[in-house]
Amino acid sequence: MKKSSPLFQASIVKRAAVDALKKLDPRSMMKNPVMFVVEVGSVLTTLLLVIDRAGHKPGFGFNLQITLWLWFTVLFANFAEAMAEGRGKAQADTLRKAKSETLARRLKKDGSYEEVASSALRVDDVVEAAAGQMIPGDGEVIYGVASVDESAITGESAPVIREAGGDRSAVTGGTRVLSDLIRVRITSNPGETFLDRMIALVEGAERQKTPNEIALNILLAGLTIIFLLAVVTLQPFAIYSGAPQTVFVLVSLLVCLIPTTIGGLLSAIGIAGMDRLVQHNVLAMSGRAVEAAGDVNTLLLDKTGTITIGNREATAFLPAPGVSADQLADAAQLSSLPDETPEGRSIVVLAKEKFGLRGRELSGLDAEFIPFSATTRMSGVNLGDRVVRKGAADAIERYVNELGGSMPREVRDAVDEVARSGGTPLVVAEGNRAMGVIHLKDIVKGGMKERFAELRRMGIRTIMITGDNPLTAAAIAREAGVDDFLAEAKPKDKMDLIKREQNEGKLVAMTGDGTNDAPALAQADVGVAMNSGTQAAKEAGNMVDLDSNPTKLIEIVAIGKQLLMTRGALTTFSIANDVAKYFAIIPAMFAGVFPVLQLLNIMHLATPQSAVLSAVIFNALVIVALIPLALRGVGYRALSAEALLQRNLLVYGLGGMIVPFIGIKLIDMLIVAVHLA
Ligand SMILES: Nc1ncnc2c1ncn2[C@@H]1O[C@H](COP(=O)(O)OP(=O)(O)OP(=O)(O)O)[C@@H](O)[C@H]1O
Ligand SMILES: [K+]
Ligand SMILES: [Mg+2]
Repeated sequence: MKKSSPLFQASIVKRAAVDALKKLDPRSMMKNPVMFVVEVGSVLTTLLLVIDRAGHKPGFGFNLQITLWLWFTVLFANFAEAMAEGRGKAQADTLRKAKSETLARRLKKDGSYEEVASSALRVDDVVEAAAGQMIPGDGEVIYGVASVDESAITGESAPVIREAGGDRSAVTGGTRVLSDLIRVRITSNPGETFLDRMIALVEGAERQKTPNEIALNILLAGLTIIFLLAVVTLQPFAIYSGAPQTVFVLVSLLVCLIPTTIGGLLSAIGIAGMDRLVQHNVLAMSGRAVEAAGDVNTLLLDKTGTITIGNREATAFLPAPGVSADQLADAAQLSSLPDETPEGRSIVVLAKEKFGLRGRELSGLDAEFIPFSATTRMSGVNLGDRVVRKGAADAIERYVNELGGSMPREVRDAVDEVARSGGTPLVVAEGNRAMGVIHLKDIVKGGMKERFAELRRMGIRTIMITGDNPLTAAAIAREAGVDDFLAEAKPKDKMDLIKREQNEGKLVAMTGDGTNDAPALAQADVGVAMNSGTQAAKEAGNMVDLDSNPTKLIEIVAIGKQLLMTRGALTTFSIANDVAKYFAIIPAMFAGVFPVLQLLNIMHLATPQSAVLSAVIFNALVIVALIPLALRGVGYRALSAEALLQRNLLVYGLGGMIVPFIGIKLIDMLIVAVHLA
């Protein structure tokens, strides 16, 4: 996806202009009550114009101009929405190209492979993809490691690693294997793939109004009804006072008073917010999530892979008293042979490099593999009379105790030493005997401290949650600069923490990639799954980060805040700038009969007609003038919500009052200069 492109690209503008006309269809206009009223007004004045023309009534020139500008008002609003949609449509076109049909090598029951079309693949099929080949569908790597080019989806040309077993197992159809060979279990049927969903999302086909938008729409519709009643009841009064008004003037007054500025831009603001996320390679499944991001109080992050690089590698074996380094390495390696996690593989590698232990083939033997789970926090094998486990220190200690053994003090000391250095200690046990400790080393990613400081300035508290022990957690938390941490957390603990925060009325965001993160991602108000993560995580969250960058949440929060601020600012501006139009139109309507109203005519507009026309023109042009602001969003700074609100009220409230006086006066002068009215 392109990172940034000019706001008004010629091709997008052209398409938007056509779409603006298509959107005149009353069925689609009806979704926007304010602009629908303007359209009805335009139709009404158009009909009257035709009738008046036939009857050779006077004032045709003025009425024609009013009618045209009313139509422009509707078209400008439609254009704003179409512009906001335009970028997404262009992106959808690009994505469709990545969706081309490819051949897949599908595993048959007898263990051989057959070539089938990618569209024939179904959930749970297993396919093989080698270097140079396209991955034919979405899935999870079940065997192998490969570097993959995902640029078709992310626009990022740097290859990424996808591997079986760990939290980087998800692959997307339409991306290309660059090296090695992987086997992939397909996880989505044709038509329901990530690419399909992404196309629907960027096109806006799935966009639904958020509860906030619906509430604002109701408010705007309410205001519209009030002004409609006010204008309708004005006429009897006007007739009574001897100054009956034409329908053209009455419709002009109505359109100027109802909140057309925000009514015309509201939907564009929402779409543009989603689009800004896409520009940052984040797909939001709902607009509601984007809004929630703007108000987040608490951010939960996973330690491994999120705050740290996540490539935990075994760097040392620390044997228990009476155990030789060789014996420990042998047990550690045996327990890790079938363990496809990065941790497991690195243990096998270390045993081989340091102790020359060659990997043994377990497949022919009667070996039972106990895979790692985030709940047990251990893994291992049962091979004949050898029962080997490795895992988190507290988990192994409990396990050994249950079998009647105990954890030597020296092993506990080694665990603490590894943990205090920020490493992850894994304890190895054979039978009920603790054999020693494996030191897994992980590195805190660069720039983390600064990112967390920025979140703090935004008023967001960061909490690191990890399955690791408290000492490791504390060391990493200190190094990374998070506000708080929760250690030895099982998947349910993550979810409980989120619920606790939510019960205090806080909005919680969480980023994660593992299957063990899925429940918490689903519970969070904003759940950002890493694209590289497991399928379960991606389905549970309400956003996916294509770059798999956990600190992306800073941008997501900024975009959410910007969306809320833009909507608030333009609503304020819209209502404030309608006020000024009273001062243009009311004196123009009644100054003849109530000279005292001349006092209101502080703009000294040339004639009653030019006053009405200037107000209508200004009302239409202000929509166009604000399209860039609606699409780009108001300037964002990491300030507290209160400071931002005050600043916005001042700028957009006061600005909204003053700008129309100047604008209408200028238009009036121009109209007089070119003798339009
Ligand atoms: N392959 C493995 N075999 C045995 N034990 C493991 C394995 N991988 C991790 N562990 C142990 O289980 C603990 C919990 O792992 P889990 O993946 O739940 O959390 P984590 O990766 O440490 O932290 P985070 O939640 O931040 O990713 C780890 O800290 C480690 O002690
Ligand atoms: K208006
Ligand atoms: Mg993990």
